[in-house]
Amino acid sequence: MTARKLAAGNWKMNGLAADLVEAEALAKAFPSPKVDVLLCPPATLIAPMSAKVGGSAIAVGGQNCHAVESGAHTGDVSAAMLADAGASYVIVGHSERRTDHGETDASIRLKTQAAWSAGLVAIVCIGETLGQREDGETLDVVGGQLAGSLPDDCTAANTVVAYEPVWAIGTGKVPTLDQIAEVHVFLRAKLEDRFGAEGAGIPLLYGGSVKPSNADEIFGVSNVDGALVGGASLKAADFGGIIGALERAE
Ligand SMILES: O=C[C@H](O)COP(=O)(O)O
Repeated sequence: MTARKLAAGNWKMNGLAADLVEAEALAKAFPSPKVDVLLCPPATLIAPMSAKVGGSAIAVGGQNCHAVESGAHTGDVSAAMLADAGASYVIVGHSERRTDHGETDASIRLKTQAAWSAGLVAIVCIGETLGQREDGETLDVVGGQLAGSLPDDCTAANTVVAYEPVWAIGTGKVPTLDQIAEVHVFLRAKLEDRFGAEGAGIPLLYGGSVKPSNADEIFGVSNVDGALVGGASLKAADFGGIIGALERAE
């Protein structure tokens, strides 16, 4: 099975209603993209963004969900609520949430299952810190995160894995192509070992300072099936450049 290609934008804690023009512009620029395209705005914009891009090829996703469907969890949002607002994906276990909110592999595994229960595709994030890379622990760290964060029922349809070196996020620093290749080959082998043919089809995204100017070379790396993009997904012109690069890599 070959993994489908996905360009995913994570707006993080950025975006007001006025910024939905960027999503509209993207939908107009890519009426029928050759790859899957996703925008994950803050929770407040999921419903209005879904309304704006409804009927287009742009999917909308959340940036996090709670592990249970409803209840006394003030300030949290469930996967069912995201789906109800128009989301079809949710990012889980982003390093910013692992750091800011103490999320663990175990809690991310539960969130992934919650996402599936609501009919959402889970984008599970993993990645090493700079210290871990410098200590030669990268493969041990991402292998452990992958094993611990993914439930047993992963399929090519319900799961995406995003490799995001923490030190490359928002810094302008990008691993070498060889470093990206080493991790992606390793992750693909782990996915195939555990999930067989389904593991071969789970999209493996790279994330960390992806821009239109470096997207072509990153998408040329074996086993890179797309990108999880932060800053460069906020403007349609920038994200469009990245989508175009992924289309060329098809
Ligand atoms: O979720 C996206 C990543 O954290 C990458 O962010 P960035 O593209 O701003 O480096």
